[in-house]
Amino acid sequence: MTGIAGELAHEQAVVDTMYTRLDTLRGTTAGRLRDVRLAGASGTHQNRSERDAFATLYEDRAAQLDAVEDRLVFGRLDLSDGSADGTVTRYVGRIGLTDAEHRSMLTDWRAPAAEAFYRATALHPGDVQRRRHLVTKGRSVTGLEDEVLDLDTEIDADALSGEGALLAAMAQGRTGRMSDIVATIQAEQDRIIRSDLSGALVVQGGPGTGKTAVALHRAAYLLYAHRRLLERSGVLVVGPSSAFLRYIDQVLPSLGETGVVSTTVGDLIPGIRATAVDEGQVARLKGLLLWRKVVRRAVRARERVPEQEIPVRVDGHDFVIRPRDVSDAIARARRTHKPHNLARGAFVRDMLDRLTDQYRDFTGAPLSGEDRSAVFEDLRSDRDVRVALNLAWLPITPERLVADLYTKPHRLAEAAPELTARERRLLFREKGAPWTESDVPILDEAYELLGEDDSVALAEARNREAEQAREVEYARSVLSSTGAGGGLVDAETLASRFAAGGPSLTTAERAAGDRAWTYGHVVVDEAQELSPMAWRALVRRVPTRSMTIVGDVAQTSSAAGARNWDRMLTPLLRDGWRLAELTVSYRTPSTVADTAQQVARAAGLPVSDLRAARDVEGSLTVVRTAPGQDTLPEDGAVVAEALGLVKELVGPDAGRVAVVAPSGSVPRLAEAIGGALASAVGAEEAARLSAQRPEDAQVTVLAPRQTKGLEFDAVVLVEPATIAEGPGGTSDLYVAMTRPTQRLVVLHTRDLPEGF
Ligand SMILES: Nc1ncnc2c1ncn2[C@@H]1O[C@H](COP(=O)(O)OP(=O)(O)OP(=O)(O)O)[C@@H](O)[C@H]1O
Repeated sequence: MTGIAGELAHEQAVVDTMYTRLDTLRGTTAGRLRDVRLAGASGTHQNRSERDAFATLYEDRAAQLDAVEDRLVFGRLDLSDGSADGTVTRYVGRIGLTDAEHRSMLTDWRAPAAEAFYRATALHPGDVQRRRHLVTKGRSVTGLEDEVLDLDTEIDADALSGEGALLAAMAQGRTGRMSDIVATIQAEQDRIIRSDLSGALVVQGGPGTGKTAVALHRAAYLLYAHRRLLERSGVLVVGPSSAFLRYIDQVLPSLGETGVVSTTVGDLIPGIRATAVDEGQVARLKGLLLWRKVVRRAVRARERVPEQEIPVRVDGHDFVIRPRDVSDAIARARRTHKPHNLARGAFVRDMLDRLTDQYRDFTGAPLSGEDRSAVFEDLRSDRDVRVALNLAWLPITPERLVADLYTKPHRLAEAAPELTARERRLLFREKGAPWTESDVPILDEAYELLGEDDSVALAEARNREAEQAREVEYARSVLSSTGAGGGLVDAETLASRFAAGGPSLTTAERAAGDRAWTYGHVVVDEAQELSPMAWRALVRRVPTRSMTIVGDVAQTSSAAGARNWDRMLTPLLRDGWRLAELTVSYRTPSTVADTAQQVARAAGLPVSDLRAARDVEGSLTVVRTAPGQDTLPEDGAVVAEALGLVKELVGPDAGRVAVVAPSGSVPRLAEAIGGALASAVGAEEAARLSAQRPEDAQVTVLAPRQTKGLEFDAVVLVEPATIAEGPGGTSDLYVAMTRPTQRLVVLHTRDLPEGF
């Protein structure tokens, strides 16, 4: 066999050995897991927790080995090894593999040795003579794409690497789940992915430039490059909605990483569910950093000096709670710098001491230690004393503190004099109203300042710490005696899985359940939407300020969000952040991307430079139709357009079509399309499509805001002028226009916004 067939056969043989090795490793891991499980729940407590820990370890490993099945090997580098004509070959894949003799077979894409696969260019080839992309389907090699880098060829500095593989990836039908881009990462993306762990890295880029993809690959890279550090502290990914988190939730597992916590700002506090949304002014007001002061004042308002003396009678003796004493005791308790609920203990003790002194003064004789304690206890258990001290220093939950600000106008007026009466009225709401996403950072602030008044939990935590120190020692000895670990887990992590009594929780599980957890790295997507208060809540969770922040200030739709990174981040991070930009769109055909940019620029949005990697013939259609309800295009025309695209692009495994319309018309259009589906694609296919979960649906109708971060093969955009007048303005229109990978069909009855 010669030529391409010979090359394919050769690569197939190589790929076969990699899969054989993968299968062997899977078999070994499954065997170990079986053995551990067979050992059962008997034995000493220590035996049981040790088995638990190893079971989790092998489960993680098994999940990792399962996740890398698809496109295990995707690249090959031929490198000059320095000798006269010598070349070494290195294969690049999803994970690193070594053979039974520990010789490297496959290089993990994140290893320094794989960097050249993404970075080498004709201009800067380094040692690379040839870069080869292997196209695989299942376990078969179906194609090869070579780039020869050491020839004196004409150099195009803008060239895309592995263009064929890249274009094929871009042309694929969408499934509703984001896939990884590990085989076709481009040089500008790779530089961001491998950028230093320290400090905050802000990635600004237009729609479709791969910001989300890059942020997730960077998380996987950092977990690989700094495993010891990040495995214990964990990585948090923050996204704009749970639909978005679901859209991206397969990417990290497919890169072999399962232990990352993902959340929205609304879900940051375990136990609090934010089910409502604030719009416009209210969202903007609740996002202001002013709430730092407001919450602090609201807490201070619960530390109150009475205006007059309060007489109390305990056991037949008269005591007086004096304003002077309360004021002194408050000042001393504040000096402990503990949160309000925790400093309360100091306040109460101080006051009870003062009252006990009053008893001593009545009797005119010194008290023995025993007598003093008895009086102290009598005072402590007296109801009137407790009520009086509570009035002076009220223990209060964060939820109650914040709810009082919204439901009791005098509380807000007292805590937020900076707000106008009108602004305060906007914030008013009825008792029992649900929490909104913009309440969560305010609640988080309240949690910080109030603390949790749980002395029992504190004592337990102290015990656990002592126990844990003993277990770390033990885990170290286990690791060295079994040779387990292999970079997957370290002694502290293993020890924490031994945690006495509890189930064997992973770092991610423990972190997700702990409001005060501090992470080693935080990734923030669609970061332009976050308010200053939301930033404050996030920064609190990463004391090292090691963050990856990705977003596009031209796509901001929240009234509390950012139009300028500097203005948003400098107050929080000072000069601890750096900016990187992405400039090539891998989603939207250039005709569509260019039009979207013109529209955004005409409206004065801060649009980044954007060059689309490819164009698609016939990608933009603009049709003026007869007006129907609310001067929007007739429903019938929208349905017909959408169903035409469904027939053409939606298949059993892939292909997605979205109608994006002004929010008021969404339910109506969804019903109309649902009703007409069977006539277009047959009853069986219509039933299959209708049964899909809304987040994954291949045919869907959405308001512009709901499409943020998502993508579809085709989008039918209904009445751009009305969308641009909606709450998110032209930003929402810009987002909606840049969702399709193949086709944008614009239906309108009114004049189009400027720039079309
Ligand atoms: N190097 C690449 N190879 C293949 N596909 C890529 C590459 N980079 C990005 N993509 C694809 O381009 C699409 C857009 O990527 P992504 O969603 O990360 O962009 P984004 O910048 O976050 O967009 P938006 O701002 O609109 O949310 C995705 O389908 C992604 O898989």
